[in-house]
Amino acid sequence: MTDRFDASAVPAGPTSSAAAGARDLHGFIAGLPKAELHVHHVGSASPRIVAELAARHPDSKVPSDPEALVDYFTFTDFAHFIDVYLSVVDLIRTPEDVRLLTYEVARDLARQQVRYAELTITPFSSTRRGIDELAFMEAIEDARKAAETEFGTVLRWCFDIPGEAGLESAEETTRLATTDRLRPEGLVSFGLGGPEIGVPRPQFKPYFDRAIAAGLRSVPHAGETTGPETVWDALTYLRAERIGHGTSSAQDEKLLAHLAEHRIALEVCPTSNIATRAVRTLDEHPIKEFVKAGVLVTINSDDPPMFGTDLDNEYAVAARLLDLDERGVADLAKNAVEASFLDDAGKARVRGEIDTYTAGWLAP
Ligand SMILES: Nc1ncnc2c1ncn2[C@@H]1O[C@H](CCC(=O)c2cccc(C(=O)O)c2)[C@@H](O)[C@H]1O
Ligand SMILES: [Zn+2]
Repeated sequence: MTDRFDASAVPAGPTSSAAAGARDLHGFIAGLPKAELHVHHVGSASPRIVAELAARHPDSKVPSDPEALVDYFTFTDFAHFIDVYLSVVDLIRTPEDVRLLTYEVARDLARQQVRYAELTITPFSSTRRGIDELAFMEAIEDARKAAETEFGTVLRWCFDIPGEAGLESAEETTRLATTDRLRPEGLVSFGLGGPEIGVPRPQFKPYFDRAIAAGLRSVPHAGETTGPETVWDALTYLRAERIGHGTSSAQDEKLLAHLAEHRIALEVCPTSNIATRAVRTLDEHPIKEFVKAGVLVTINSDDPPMFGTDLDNEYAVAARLLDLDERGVADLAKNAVEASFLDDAGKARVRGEIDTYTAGWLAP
């Protein structure tokens, strides 16, 4: 199991005001309106959905018992994580699987008061496995519209290139993202995911150029499993407007100053970094250095059920690491709104909800 911060595990007693405070902060976080900017589609499948799909496809190595998934989702390193991730990708075989997954992910987000989420989807992984491209787009759009009507959660898409699958995957992802007939209405950004070692960022420049020319925003993963030079490459070649993880940026003061000056947000996912062993322990996580350097830090969950976490827990972890009270946590939530690709009216709406909620919570 991952190093999960559970405030309710703090010993409580009549004299333990710290424990009571931690519990209150949990309550505050649970009701806080939030934006989630870095969460993967397949990586958000709940244990119930994964188990249900695994039972439907007995040829898969994924356990069909939700309890057994805890062990299955314990990773020895980043490569092992990607291996397991792809075994879950293999379970998504029909447009109806895609629709159900997307709708259920939205339900889980809504439950955590997520008002707006940019969901990272890897369409190449589905189309190469035989799902019809148009049916795929219709499935995610159908779920997006239902989620907005039924849960009030606004979903937007980031299509990412699974870099290790080569330039064929880059070409296909770019085609799916920029062809008018296919491009879904909810698509706002273009990303790059998977392992970084042996997958240099500069080779993806022509694809990002095409996506940016088509109006998409650039949000590659970088500096998750390699050094700060990968973050520089993402900025220089891929014109990144936000960085997925960017953990190793802490090793380069000039880079931190550059990120701060240009308001390039980091999508920080603390528990993910421990679960994939990108960072050794939560206490060694560089989030504090980012804040100290003035970088715009956003809090995200990445692949929550696979890492035994959710967005609320990530906020609780961040509050502990940064020693934040309610106002500090609300500021983090507002960072995500600022760094999001919502329009100005949408940003003002969610920001207003955060302020109203916080004022109500803190009122005597
Ligand atoms: N923490 C993360 N950091 C980085 N990425 C993460 C993270 N979490 C989830 N991902 C996702 O993993 C995918 C990787 C898929 C991949 O590498 C691959 C390689 C070869 C073939 C195929 C295929 O589909 O046939 C896929 C990425 O596109 C990304 O969306
Ligand atoms: Zn990610």
